[in-house]
Amino acid sequence: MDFKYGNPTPEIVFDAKNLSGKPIEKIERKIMDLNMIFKDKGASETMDQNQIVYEVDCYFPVENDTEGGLFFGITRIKPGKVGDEYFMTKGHFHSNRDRGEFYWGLEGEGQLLLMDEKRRARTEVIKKGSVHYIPGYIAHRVVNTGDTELSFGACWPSDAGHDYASIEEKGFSIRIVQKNGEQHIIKE
Ligand SMILES: O=P(O)(O)OC[C@H]1O[C@](O)(CO)[C@@H](O)[C@@H]1O
Ligand SMILES: [Fe+2]
Repeated sequence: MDFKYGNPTPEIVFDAKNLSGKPIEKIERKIMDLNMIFKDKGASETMDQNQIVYEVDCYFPVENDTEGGLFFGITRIKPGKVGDEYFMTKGHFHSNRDRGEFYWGLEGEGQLLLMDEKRRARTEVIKKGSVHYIPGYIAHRVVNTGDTELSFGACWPSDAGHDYASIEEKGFSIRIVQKNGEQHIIKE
């Protein structure tokens, strides 16, 4: 297997929030990129479209789609809401459906939403020290239910791919909203 950044592994370090080092790629997701995922479209359209909802620091040591390789990332979701719905990641199935993934909580608190292809869903609390195995065939999304930044690590196969389209079309079957200051799970 070709190692994109040569040998030995370049120096990469992570802390509770960041992944740093020369080969790290940074992704930003703003309100304008996420309008389709929130329930209250009217609320998201009136917000600052340049507001950052979450950022991902990624380490891709091999080319995308490499069989047997792994990718590594740290995601930081800002605290905030669109209407009464908490800020969250886009969420996706893997394009290669049988590929799994690990997430682990680093800072802050939220919910990991997991949904199978029959739209059966459940949640796991994600917080500092939590470890989450996401099996293949399971869509995954993280919701920041706290009032501080939520950060989590991820490790996934380099040939997993992201199927965002299925989620953009049909969404998850559950959403996490705030009602009277408390988090509630609502069914679609
Ligand atoms: O890809 P999404 O749904 O925007 O969520 C971000 C997180 O998921 C990943 O895509 C990994 O599956 C990472 O980029 C990051 O950990
Ligand atoms: Fe994933």
